[in-house]
Formats: sequence, structure tokens, C-alpha cells
Amino acid sequence: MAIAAEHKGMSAFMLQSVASKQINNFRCDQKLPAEFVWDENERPTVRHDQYLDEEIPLIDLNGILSAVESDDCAISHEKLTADMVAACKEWGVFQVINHGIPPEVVERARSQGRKLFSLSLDEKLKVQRQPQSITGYGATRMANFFRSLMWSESFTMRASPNSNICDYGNMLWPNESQEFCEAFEDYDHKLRSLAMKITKLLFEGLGKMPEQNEVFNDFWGSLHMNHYPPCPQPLQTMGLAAHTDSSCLTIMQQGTIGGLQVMRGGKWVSVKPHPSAFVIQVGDMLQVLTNGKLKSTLHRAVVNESSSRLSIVYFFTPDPLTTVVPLTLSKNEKPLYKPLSWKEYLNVKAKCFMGALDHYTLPITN
Ligand SMILES: O=C(O)CCC(=O)C(=O)O
Ligand SMILES: [Fe+2]
Repeated sequence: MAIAAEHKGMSAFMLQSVASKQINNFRCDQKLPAEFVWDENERPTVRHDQYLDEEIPLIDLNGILSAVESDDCAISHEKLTADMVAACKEWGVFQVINHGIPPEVVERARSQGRKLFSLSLDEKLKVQRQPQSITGYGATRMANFFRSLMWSESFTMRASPNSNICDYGNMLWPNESQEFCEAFEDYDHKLRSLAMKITKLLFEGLGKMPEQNEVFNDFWGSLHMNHYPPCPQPLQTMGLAAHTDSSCLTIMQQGTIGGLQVMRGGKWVSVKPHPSAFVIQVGDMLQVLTNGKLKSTLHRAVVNESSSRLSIVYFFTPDPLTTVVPLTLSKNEKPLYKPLSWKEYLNVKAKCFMGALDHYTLPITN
């Protein structure tokens, strides 16, 4: 993953600024600027709307979320948790419906997201992501690992329990931030509760419920939005390059326009949008917590020529300072990973990107 000559010496911060400027000043009669053209062997070969006949697992949470403790639901509950684990193992991704989050909550957040990205570049740059920060506006943070620029802009906020949602609302719309603040705070609280439930169901599916562990009591969240404007040559560029998320769990709302692709059996598979579903993916921290029983999902986003696309991503992560260790060890099972904190892991990921987990992997001994 070399950085092209023209970008050599540019910090991630400068790369972000170059990408954001180009995307925001782009006119639809122009050709794709050269900085965004990817090498032929790295370009998407599967279109955003080219789907497999076989569907990505769709899991119906109806009744189960409120009936986690009820005996009546014991069998379906067991089946559900087993289905979730199987989906993670076989696909690395699944979608959930009947998740209990009202459509108007999703639509309010999406509408505020669209409003944010439709601001002028100067207004968005008021909340530009600063070099050492993970929150704010800019191009993707992984920009400096790639030769070419990505066709997207993004915006990140910390969510509860340490939210800066309203601070950003006030910076963007000093006298009228209430709608932004309420929409995302509501979305945050509902997603946090869903993420906690799904995480517990996955641990149950693996036969372990480590609720006593401090990681389980201290999850943090962040809200991240990606905007992919229509692109004149979508198959020559990338919306977001292949990566795994550093989170435990990622819950994504991709609206009605597809673009998310996951790697399955060496092939890229497009995740077909389901109108009311959330997409669930395993992140690096859940791989560590489950001692590799669930693997973080390699995924990317591709763009298209006609529609702008907005994805809202909720990252459910450990408290940055809590020690994360494998929690699902059976009697003779050895830990595959060294203890780490999420804060330290993010620093390693910022330097080693996809090599970050290797940094913490222990040699297998008998
Ligand atoms: O927008 C998408 O489809 C993917 C987003 C994503 O993977 C991310 O923000 O980490
Ligand atoms: Fe991701």
C-alpha cells in the first residue's frame, strides 16, 4: 500500500482536505479527477447493485428483544442466537429487522445527515477533523494508506456515554441546533441499546455471558456518517477502501441505495439494502473478546453514477482505557490475543492499519 508520488509527504489531514475540496467543488459534467482513479487491479469488479441470488442472512428480532428472559421463547431464542453466530461465521454480516427502532427515528437522523453534507465546504470545514482527533468532518481517516483518494466525505461524533453530538450541533448551527441534537441523541440512545442486546445475544450464541467483565459495563459509542456523491466513473474508484472496523460491533443504516460490499470466500458480495433493516458487522474488538471465534468483517463501499448515498454507522466500542482480553475461553483454550486497550489499539491501527491485530496476536502454543 504505497502512497502515490503526488501524495508523498502529505499527512492524512492534508489528504483529507484535498479529497473534500475536490468532491465538494465537483461538477457533474466533469471527468473523475486523476487523484481518484484507482489502479486497475484495485478497482471494484462488482457493481453496487449487483447482488447474489443467495441473500445475506436477514434476522427477525421480533419479540425476542423484549422476551430475552422468557421461558416461552427459549427455543426460538436459542435458534436466534445460533443463527446470528452462524451468520457472523459464514458471511461476516447479517441484517436485522423488527429491531424496535422506529422508522421516524432513522429518518430524522438521515435527514439531519443530508442537511450536514449539503452545507458548503467552508461551513463543513468549521468542524474539520483535527490531526489528532477522531471526530469532525473530513475524508476518511484511512486515506494515507492508499495510493488514490476515495470518493467520499465523512463526519464523526462521539456518542453516549461521552457524547459531543450537541457540541457539534452548536458549532454547525449556533442558534438552531436543537433538531440536530435531538435527532442524533435519540438515534444514539436507541442504537446503544440495540448494540448492547445484539452483543449479548452473540455471546449467548457462543455459550458465554461475560456480563461481569468490566468491558461489558463500559461500552462507548460513536456515530459516523459517510456521504458518497454520484460519481461519473464509479468502477474506476472506491468509496471506501477495504478495511475491518476497530469496533466491537458496527450497526449501519444504508438507506435504499446499496454500496456496502463484504468479502466472502475471496469474493466481494454487495449487501442489498432492506428498507427497514440495520446491517450488523463484527469489528476487531469482538474478534479479540471472542478469542477469534467471530472474525471482524472485511468490507468496503463502492459508489454509483446516479445517486448520492448516505450511510449512518454506529460503532459500539470498549471504553478506551478498559483492558480488553478474550472472554470466551473454555477450559483448555489459550488466549490468542494479548491484553489491549481500545485507545492503544486505535493508535496501532492508525500506524499499521490492517496489520494492527497481528500486533496483538500471541503465538499458538500447545
Ligand atoms: O458506507 C458504507 O457502506 C460502509 C461504511 C463503513 O464501512 C465505515 O464507515 O466504516
Ligand atoms: Fe467500516
